[in-house]
Formats: sequence, C-alpha cells, structure tokens
Amino acid sequence: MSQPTSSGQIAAGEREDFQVSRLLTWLSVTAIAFLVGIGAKAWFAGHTTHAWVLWSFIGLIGLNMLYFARTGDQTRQKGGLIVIVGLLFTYLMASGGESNTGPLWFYVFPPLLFYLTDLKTGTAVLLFCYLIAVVVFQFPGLPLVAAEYSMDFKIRFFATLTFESIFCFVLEASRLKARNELVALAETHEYAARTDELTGLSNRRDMQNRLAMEFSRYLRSGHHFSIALIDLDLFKTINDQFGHDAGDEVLREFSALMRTVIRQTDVAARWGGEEFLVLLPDTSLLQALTLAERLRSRVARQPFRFRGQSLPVTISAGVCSIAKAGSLDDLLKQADVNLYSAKESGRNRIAPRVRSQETDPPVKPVS
Ligand SMILES: Nc1nc2c(ncn2[C@@H]2O[C@H](COP(=O)(O)OP(=O)(O)OP(=O)(O)O)[C@@H](O)[C@H]2O)c(=O)[nH]1
Repeated sequence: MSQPTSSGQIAAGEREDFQVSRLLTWLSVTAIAFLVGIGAKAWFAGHTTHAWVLWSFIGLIGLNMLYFARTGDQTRQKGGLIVIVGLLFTYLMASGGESNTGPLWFYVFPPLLFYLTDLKTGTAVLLFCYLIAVVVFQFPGLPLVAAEYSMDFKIRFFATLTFESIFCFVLEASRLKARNELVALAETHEYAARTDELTGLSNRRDMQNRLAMEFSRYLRSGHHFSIALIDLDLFKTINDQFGHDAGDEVLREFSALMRTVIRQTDVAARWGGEEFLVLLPDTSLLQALTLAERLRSRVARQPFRFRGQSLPVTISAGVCSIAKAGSLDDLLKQADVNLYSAKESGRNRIAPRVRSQETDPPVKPVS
C-alpha cells in the first residue's frame, strides 16, 4: 500500500535547484560585467595583454552558461564555474594583476565555493588553491609567474584569507544545519497533515485529494478504479465492554492487517471513527469485491486480543466501481448505500454480494 508520500519534499528540492540556477546565472553575468570593466581599465592603462586574458575568461563563462542552457546540467555548470574562477584567480595571483593587487580577488572565492559545493568539497578545493598560492608566492621564478610579493603582504594575505575561510565555513555549516532542520520540520508537519495519528493510515483529507486525482486520471485516460467503504461491526459494543483503549487497539490492529492485504498501489485511509476507505486504482468491481471479501474473511479469522481478552471483530464493506457512478459524490454515496445494505443483511459481509462470497455467520447485535 502506498503510504502518504512526501510530495512537498520534491517540490522543495525543485525550488532549491531553481534558486541555485538563478544564483549561478546572476553570478556569471556579474563576473562578465566585472571582467569587461577591469579588462577595459587594464586596456586603457596600457596593459593590453592583461586585458585580453581577462576578456578571454568572458568567453569561458559564456560557454559555461550556454552549456547549462542546452543541457540543464546544474552540477556541471557549478563545476565549470568553479574551475573557471579558480583559473582566473590563479592567473591574477601569478600575474599580479594591476599593481600587484591580483591576489585580492581571491577573497571572493571562499563564500562562493562553500555555497556552490558541500563543505567537504569546498574545503578540499580551497586547500588546493592555498597550495597553488603558496607555490606562486614561494617560487616567483616559475614560468608564467610574473609577480613578486613582499613577505609582509604574503603573511597578511594568508592570515586574512584563512580567517575569512574559517568564517565562511562556520556560516555555511550553520546555514545548512538550519536549512536541514527546517526541511525536517516541514516534512513532519506535512506528514502529520496527511496522516491519521492513531493508525498511521492516510487521513480523510489526504484520501479526498487522492480520490480527486484518481477521478481526473479516470476522466483523462479512462483508467477505472474502485473503492471499498469498510466499517467495523458493533464497534460501540467493543468500546463499551472492553474499554476505549481496547477499541483503539482494534483500530490499530485492523489497519495493520489491512496493509498486508491490499496492494502497494492501493491507498487505505481512516475515513472517520471506525470507518475506513480503500482506494483501488485500476481495479474492476469484481476485483474490488474479491479483495474486500479476502479482507473480511482475514479479519473474521484473526484473533484480536487485548490484555488477555479475546475481542469479537468483524467488518462490513460497501464496494463500488467508478464505472457504476457518474461522479465522485455518487461513487461515495453508492458505496455508503452498499455498506448500509451489508449491515442490514446481518453484518460481517460485503455488498453488493457475489456468488463466490463465503458465508461466515452474521454478527448478532448485542442488546
Ligand atoms: N476506541 C475508539 N472508538 C471510536 C473511535 N472513533 C469512533 N469510535 C467509536 O465507534 C463507535 C461507533 O459506533 P456506532 O456508529 O454506533 O456503530 P457500531 O457500534 O460499529 O455499529 P454498526 O456500525 O451498526 O455495526 C462509537 O462508540 C464511537 O465512540 C476511536 O478513535 N477510538
């Protein structure tokens, strides 16, 4: 049987993906605008090669955006952006940028990295970038390394960058913790809103939604479905004779038994009090009657016990197929009429009756 599922969780995931995707686009566009600006500044300062290198990064970012627009692959888009930005910062560090201020751009990296990746990957990439920075700073004679920095600058650069990185790590860790707690809380509330507390089955509201969905599926594609409205016989007597706790236990035990009898795709709900509704997708009336009969006979044979006492539990059910009804209201009304008729004919039975149904003794009302 399908238990209440978390459709909200999927929607939240999609919303988050959409937000990250918007942020990536915004970041890419901002990076392009900056590169255009600082490239132009370098150009007018006479550093034409530097300007061209900066502008070539615009092409890489543009290609990354284009790739995402065509494939929708957000993971690769993130990876691509991190690699491009990493390369850009390495270049700025090795070349010194303008007036040896290139490494200052590195401060943009830690928050970006921790937001776009998880904490582990972010830390690993950051440590790798630190390593590159150490190599560039310590070996100014290496090919492609054109800048040389004073010892004071290097110490302050690493000290402030380390402080910023730790700060970003802690902030991102607490952001993730708060987010996960919120998601868990939302899931708990959503589950509670769809579930009957006593039995763990769907509640009436959830069942009404599912019935509406199944009915529109039927209207759209002609998929038939049936319902069984089930009522525990003389339940008031059980409560009166054995106590309310015994009644609760019967409701729980019956629900557990019903779960084992119906299919994964069927949905069982507590419709109210001691009444249950089972939705049987892609099921004809005859198949639904067979299932209801199987459930009835399992309940009749199952020994229900509470604190050492044996409880007399049987069920009656009214079954109806959508093929016999013009609307959902009509379907529910007909199932109710059938349930009434099962009760009238002596309880512990299913209506409408088919010849194959077993005949267990009817339940006698206790006066
Ligand atoms: N223990 C318990 N009892 C409940 C709960 N919800 C409803 N009931 C009881 O279920 C009983 C239903 O009684 P009736 O509607 O008279 O029906 P019945 O005794 O089952 O008789 P028939 O339906 O005619 O077979 C009432 O006594 C309600 O108090 C519940 O959550 N727990």
